[in-house]
Amino acid sequence: MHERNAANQAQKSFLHRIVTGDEKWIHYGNPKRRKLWGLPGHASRSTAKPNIHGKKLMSTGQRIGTVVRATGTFSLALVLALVYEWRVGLVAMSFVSFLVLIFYKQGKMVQEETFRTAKTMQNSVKIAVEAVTNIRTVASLGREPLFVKEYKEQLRSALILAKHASRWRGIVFGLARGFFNFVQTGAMFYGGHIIVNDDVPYDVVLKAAQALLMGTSSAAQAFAFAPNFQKGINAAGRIVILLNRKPNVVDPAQPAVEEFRGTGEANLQTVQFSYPTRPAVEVLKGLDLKISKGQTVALVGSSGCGKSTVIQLLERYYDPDAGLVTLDGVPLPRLRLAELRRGLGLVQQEPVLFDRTIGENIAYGDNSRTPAQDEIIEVARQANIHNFIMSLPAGYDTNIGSKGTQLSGGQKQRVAIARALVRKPQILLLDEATSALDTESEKVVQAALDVAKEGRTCITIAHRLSTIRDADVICVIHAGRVAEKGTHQELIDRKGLYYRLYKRAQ
Ligand SMILES: Nc1ncnc2c1ncn2[C@@H]1O[C@H](COP(=O)(O)OP(=O)(O)OP(=O)(O)O)[C@@H](O)[C@H]1O
Repeated sequence: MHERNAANQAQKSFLHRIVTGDEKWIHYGNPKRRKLWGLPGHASRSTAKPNIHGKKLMSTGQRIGTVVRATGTFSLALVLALVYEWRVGLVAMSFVSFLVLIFYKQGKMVQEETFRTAKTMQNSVKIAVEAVTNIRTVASLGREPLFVKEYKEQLRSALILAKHASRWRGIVFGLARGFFNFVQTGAMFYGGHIIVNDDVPYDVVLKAAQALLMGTSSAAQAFAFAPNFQKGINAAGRIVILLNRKPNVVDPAQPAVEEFRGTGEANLQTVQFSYPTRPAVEVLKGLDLKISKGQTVALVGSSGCGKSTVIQLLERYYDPDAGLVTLDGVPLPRLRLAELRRGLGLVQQEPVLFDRTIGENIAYGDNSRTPAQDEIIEVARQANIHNFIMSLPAGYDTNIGSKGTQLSGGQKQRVAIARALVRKPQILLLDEATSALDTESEKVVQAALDVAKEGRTCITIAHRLSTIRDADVICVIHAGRVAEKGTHQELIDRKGLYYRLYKRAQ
């Protein structure tokens, strides 16, 4: 029971650590990047197998008990043997250091084997996860055989490793178990010798030998668990490392504002930033961007210039290396994370919806309260999706399937817009919200966005420049800075970077 509780607790803490505040997980969870592939060693293994770790913890708990009991029995047997006939006891004891050595070697072997096998298994898990999560793309490209082939190759190397390791484990394990018999044979042999030569009563030697017999057989049985015990320790070690990680992005000890409610004003001042996973590449090199309340600001620039990075800094997924990001003049690290993010409504290129009803998906937008049904309907109207929802037999109670597979791209996007609106955000962040849509859906979604933008600040990123023509300010990001800024007409007249981007898109 205690083990079950401990395992349960470990699993909860594990998931908690992953989903809260650590920018590394945020990075890999970025649907735009789809970098599940790139998860570092422990990450995908850990996310894929928290349950296994839990089981290992549980079984480790049971095995610790067995191993402790066996060690106790063996020590007691040694003490009894020493008491009955100290020389017989000493002979048995002389083997103990070998025994320890064998178990140490065995432990190390299991550790290395676990690490190597896990690494290989992790590669195969990565392939499977990528194939399954992107199954539509995989199928449309006809790449199924390639994934199956790669998966098989990874599994084959795992199998070879496992075969090799189990051969060695068998040898060491056999030796370890046989060793208890050597101990006993040695003790009996020497016992016979002292009965004959030193006139030691045979019953004394027999008692000492009997004590050893009982002790060693119980220990031999218990140490059959040793490999699993070692694996359990390794698994627990990895969990402890993860749980002990200190996220960089955390709530301030003393927030500058209690109950922060922004007005929609944001500012990035001489922001320099490199992603922690790529510290050598400076994405923003002193970027200045002032966004006033109610303004629609468009960020444009060539692919990879850092547009989405600006949004990620505003959400405080990361902290800049230098410079300041503020909301209403307050630096983000001085605000509670939940409060600063509550004022931001993010709509991304590929909305992530949950396997719930449409109503629940919209209500998910605000976790600080339970939005009333009227309000859900109201934001669905604004997002131009109400009529569609009402045309479904179960209306707002329709389950949209895993990741919203039962909706078209445009419908999903409009549900995501409704979800963003239910937060009543002061700032709407649109990260290529219409880029993945066909022209027809784009129009409908764009209309929904135009309504959503009313009365609030909006920061929008778009590849299709036609969608941001009407922005109050267009900022061209180039070489890590805002290189040009102005209205569409001003920038066209300037005949600079924007002009060239615009012409290229024509
Ligand atoms: N999590 C990350 N770790 C490391 N590098 C990253 C990460 N996210 C983005 N980058 C890199 O930072 C740079 C800026 O990326 P960003 O996504 O901000 O560009 P973008 O202008 O939005 O690009 P696009 O228009 O193609 O979406 C790129 O070179 C990108 O490869």
